[in-house]
Amino acid sequence: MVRTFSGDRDIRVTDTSLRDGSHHKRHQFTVREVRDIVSALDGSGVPVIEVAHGDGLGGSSFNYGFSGTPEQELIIAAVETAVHARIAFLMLPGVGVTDDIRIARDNGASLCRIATHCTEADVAVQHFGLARDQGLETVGFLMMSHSQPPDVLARQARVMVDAGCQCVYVVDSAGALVLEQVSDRVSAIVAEIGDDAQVGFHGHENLGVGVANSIAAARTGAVQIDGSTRRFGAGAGNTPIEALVGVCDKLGVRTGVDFYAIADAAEDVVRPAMPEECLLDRSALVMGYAGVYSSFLKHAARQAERYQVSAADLLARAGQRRLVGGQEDQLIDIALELQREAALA
Ligand SMILES: CC[C@H](O)CC(=O)C(=O)O
Ligand SMILES: [Mn+2]
Repeated sequence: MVRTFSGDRDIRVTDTSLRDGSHHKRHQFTVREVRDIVSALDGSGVPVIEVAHGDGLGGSSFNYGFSGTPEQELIIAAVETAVHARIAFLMLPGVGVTDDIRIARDNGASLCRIATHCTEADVAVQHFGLARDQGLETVGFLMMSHSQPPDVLARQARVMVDAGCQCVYVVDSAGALVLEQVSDRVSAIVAEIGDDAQVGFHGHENLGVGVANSIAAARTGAVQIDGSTRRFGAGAGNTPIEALVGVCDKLGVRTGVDFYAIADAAEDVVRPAMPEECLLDRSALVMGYAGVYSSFLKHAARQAERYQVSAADLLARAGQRRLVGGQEDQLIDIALELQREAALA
């Protein structure tokens, strides 16, 4: 059963190429690229487009990587370009601060997506309140949702909703969830929050099931679904919007996005802005299998090269340590550990 979103759509698709794709592009989007991509997505009927540093507002830093262009300039360009689509931004409390939300709103963004680790929803309470006071629509991201069972996620969802969150997302940051593991989590949250808020799903392609997982989510009540055109996102990338739209068309799930237009946008506009295709290679697979944050991929590749160790081994160990976002520096520790082990072998 698919719950109806509005008159002409069953699900609302959010394209996150210009935010999650920022990880893949090492945060080097230009104003020109943002304008071109927003124009193409908007023209295809994508209703929401997320723009920010990959790690959200305030992410430009030594730890996460400096932005080539300040993200608020990118948000302004996106808002100026979009005719129909609404511009969203992501923020992680502690990486960004409440003033970043106010500035993004003043720059014309209308959707505030606040992300926390999936056991830490309470750190976002003041941010949801502020965003609602500012007239922003709110979304809550429960990141690394594979790491907790459905009942824990449902309780965390309740914390977000009580704080003013209007849609709680199951966020498969590691691309580690498979089919029923998605629907069980979505169902538990739907059961907990009922009509108090919507439920969404954000997938990654590390095990190649982003589209199937998104359909599983929609069938159990998720009405907001994320993806990235051409999979332009962290790790093996996000659920490809163009494929999702094609599959939804065949299933009779209305997205409001034109299949041929988004297929053209993927090939002609988004691909040229990508440094390379997002690959389902060994490192990406290990992230999905071992449950590692997709945004760790580029950091792991850099440390693997620096310390001459295998990126896949490094990521597998990051999974064993159950690292969460913000612990990127521990990849150096693991690389040194692998280097010591190699020297002793
Ligand atoms: C660092 C924020 C992160 O990339 C948010 C996200 O898209 C995810 O957890 O998948
Ligand atoms: Mn993501």
